[in-house]
Amino acid sequence: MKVLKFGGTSVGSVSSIQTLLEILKEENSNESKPVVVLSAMSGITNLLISMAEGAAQGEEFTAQLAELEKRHFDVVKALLDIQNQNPAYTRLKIHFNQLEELLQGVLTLRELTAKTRDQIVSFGERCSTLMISKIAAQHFPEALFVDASELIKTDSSFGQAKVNLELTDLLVQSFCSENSDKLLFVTGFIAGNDAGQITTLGRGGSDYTAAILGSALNAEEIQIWTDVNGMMTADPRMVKKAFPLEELSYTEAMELSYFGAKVIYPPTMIPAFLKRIPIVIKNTFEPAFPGTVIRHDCKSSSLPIKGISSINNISILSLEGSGMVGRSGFSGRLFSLLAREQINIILITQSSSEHSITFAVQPQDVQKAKQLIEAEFELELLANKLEPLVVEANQAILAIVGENMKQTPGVSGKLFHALGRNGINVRAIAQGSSEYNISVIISSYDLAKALNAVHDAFFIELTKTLHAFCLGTGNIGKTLFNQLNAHKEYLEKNNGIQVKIAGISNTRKMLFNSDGLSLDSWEQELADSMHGADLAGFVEKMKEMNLPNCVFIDNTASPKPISFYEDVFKANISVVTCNKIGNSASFEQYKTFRDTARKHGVDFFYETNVGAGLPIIRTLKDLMSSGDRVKRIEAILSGTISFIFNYFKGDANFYDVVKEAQDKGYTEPDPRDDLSGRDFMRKMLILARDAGYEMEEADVQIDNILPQPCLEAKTVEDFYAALKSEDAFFADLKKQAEKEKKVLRYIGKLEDGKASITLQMVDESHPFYMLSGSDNIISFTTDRYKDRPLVVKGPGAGAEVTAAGVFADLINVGAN
Ligand SMILES: NC(=O)c1ccc[n+]([C@@H]2O[C@H](COP(=O)([O-])OP(=O)(O)OC[C@H]3O[C@@H](n4cnc5c(N)ncnc54)[C@H](O)[C@@H]3O)[C@@H](O)[C@H]2O)c1
Ligand SMILES: N[C@@H](CCO)C(=O)O
Ligand code: NA
Repeated sequence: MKVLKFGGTSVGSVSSIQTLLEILKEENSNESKPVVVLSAMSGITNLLISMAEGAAQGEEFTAQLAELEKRHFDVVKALLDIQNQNPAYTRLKIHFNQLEELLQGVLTLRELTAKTRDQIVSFGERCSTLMISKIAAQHFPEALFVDASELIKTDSSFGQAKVNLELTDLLVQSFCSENSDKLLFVTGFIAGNDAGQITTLGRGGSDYTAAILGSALNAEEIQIWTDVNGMMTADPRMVKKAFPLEELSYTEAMELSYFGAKVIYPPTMIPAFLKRIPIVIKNTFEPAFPGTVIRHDCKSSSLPIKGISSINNISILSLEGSGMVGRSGFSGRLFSLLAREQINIILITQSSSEHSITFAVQPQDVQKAKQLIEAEFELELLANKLEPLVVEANQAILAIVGENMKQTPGVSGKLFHALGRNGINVRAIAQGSSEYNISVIISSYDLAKALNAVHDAFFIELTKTLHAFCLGTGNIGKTLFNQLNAHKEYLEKNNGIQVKIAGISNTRKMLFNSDGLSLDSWEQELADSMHGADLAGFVEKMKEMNLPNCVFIDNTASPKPISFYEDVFKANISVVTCNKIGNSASFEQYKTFRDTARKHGVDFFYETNVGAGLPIIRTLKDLMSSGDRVKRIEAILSGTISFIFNYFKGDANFYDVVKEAQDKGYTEPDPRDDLSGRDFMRKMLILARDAGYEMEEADVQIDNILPQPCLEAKTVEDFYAALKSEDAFFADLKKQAEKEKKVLRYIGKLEDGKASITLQMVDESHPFYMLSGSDNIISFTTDRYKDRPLVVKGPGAGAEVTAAGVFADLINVGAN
């Protein structure tokens, strides 16, 4: 047989009671009759307590009592046939009258004893169970109402009575065998002492009733019907991706419930655990969902953890000093002192030097604990053998739970990597020696971020979420959003990565959304945003949002964001950028970026700084980190100038070709940056630095390809005008090259720590002769690639290839 327990929400409304009846139709048969345990209707227990406590303060309770009556009578009216209604009203009314008398007594005496309180709250279960047994009798004539105070016997600790299990087992067994043909509806939560007075079972009471009955009757299963789909992998209010677990061992269920996951109160599991009776958690509001089974023999699972539990807002107390070193009995004194005063210790850690003990308690216990400790250890404190007690509020515990971690190395590594990478400081650590759980204490402020980061790290079959904050919505920024939009399904399916754009800014507006901005309508939403652009405010808000797996993307051509990079790294946020200004400013800054990123365990990716999406930075990094040495680099790295020389042929005039390069999106926002050689210089400088040379801008020798008036132009407009009027200059260059059957090439070179960019005319024997479009080419001659260089070639400018490079960098951040 089975025990079916229905919680408050499952008996709380007409429709949930109808579902309950449907469930019973499935479970009830002549061969096997379940025992049904019921809670009070949702909200009724609290209402009873508030009436009782109010009455003790002299407050009237008539209105609340009327509300309580109405909740029950409404159900009777809706679910009982008309001829059965009156007898039910009468039986319920008798209860309400008794309740009123009791409350009246409390009001008169202005006194609420624990005994009276238990009696008052018992009306919740007694009324709901009586009412539902009457409703059920219309479908199951063998339905019988059972008052558990006759069967479950306890001592007289009202409010939290201790069950006499031997006697209870006997009473339950004999009652049930006498009534084996009946469908029993038993009041949850309540019990009775030997004087026949009502007691209650404390927290999680109705679950406990179900476990006691299940154990006494050797039930094949205990079903707990509630309003969620089972035990979840994490608190779903904080982790949107949390999902219900199929199966758990008792130990795992207890560990998970200990900190949070309040689906079931752990001690209620003990009777079921001792008899190895499976507990199934089911959802009354989705009865077809399989729910969670808690059982002895779980199927083997490949997951190292089952879930993450957490408890927010606790305080930690630390005691430190030489007074406790090697002193047996010190912690005994400390903890028995706290236990005597009923202060619950949530977690304890002790340093191996025995120099300090840290433990966690509920905030309401802090003052009392502090006073007790200061009194108990007064002498040690006076003698400076103990430092004054340190109290830290606003802390949280996060614990990963699972029996598999016992056999799996790397579980704690994964936990701490996820926390560390997200900049979450771990204040203290505890691992049960059973290896079923690893608990960490962190700041409450970081709890949601930590839960999500750790959930992403362990449940890898789900997608990992990256939160991107993007500066710049121009050529590259816009193209990146289009690519992300077009590719999002593939990315989730094949890379397990979901990118949420949590913030966008251009020079006019900014916009934020921790759930991710729409990639279809971001442009309109940004234009409509109330927030004017403010770079410092953008970075501040990004930090404040404190989201896990965060990436800052700089798709501007502005020097302004650069000054924030260091700050961003310090907030444990990775940076991806196509903006070259940061890496090509002072060497000191170049170095600071790398040191800071490394120190904070985050990434700094800038593949598109050189050759757009072509794998140049990555290739150089691989060469360097595998111990190769760069002897020489020769390269064409201006996509714009490459395009110009590839099309500046025959009748073409220079001005038109430059305009076309700009129209095609190859140039910098200001094309003078390309034509002046400045953009190329930046790339050479970045390459030289990545190749290990401590170089500054002035160390790169540049051949100027522009005549003086073009260089002096004050605006882009003037610049184009100057290009037009200098047409003869460029036509001459072209003519000369064509006469010699050569092509113009703007070539960068790094050799022996010297960097230069020169304008050359090369013939067809030169490896850089054959290029087209915006092609870049780079050849690395190294210790290992010395006879023939390593060459990378392809389109080196343009929005699509650049955005694709930024995209790839972003995904690489996600992969770490
Ligand atoms: N075009 C290419 O082929 C290519 C290749 C590699 C790298 N890049 C780099 O890409 C970057 C962007 O180029 P683009 O063509 O998209 O430029 P763009 O002018 O089209 O867009 C720049 C964007 O940055 C925004 N912006 C500028 N300053 C800002 C600030 N302080 N705060 C917030 N937003 C700001 C602007 O509002 C604009 O939305 C440049 O650094 C460029 O060097 C371009
Ligand atoms: N303006 C740049 C874009 C690529 O960095 C170029 O022409 O090469
Ligand atoms: Na590149």
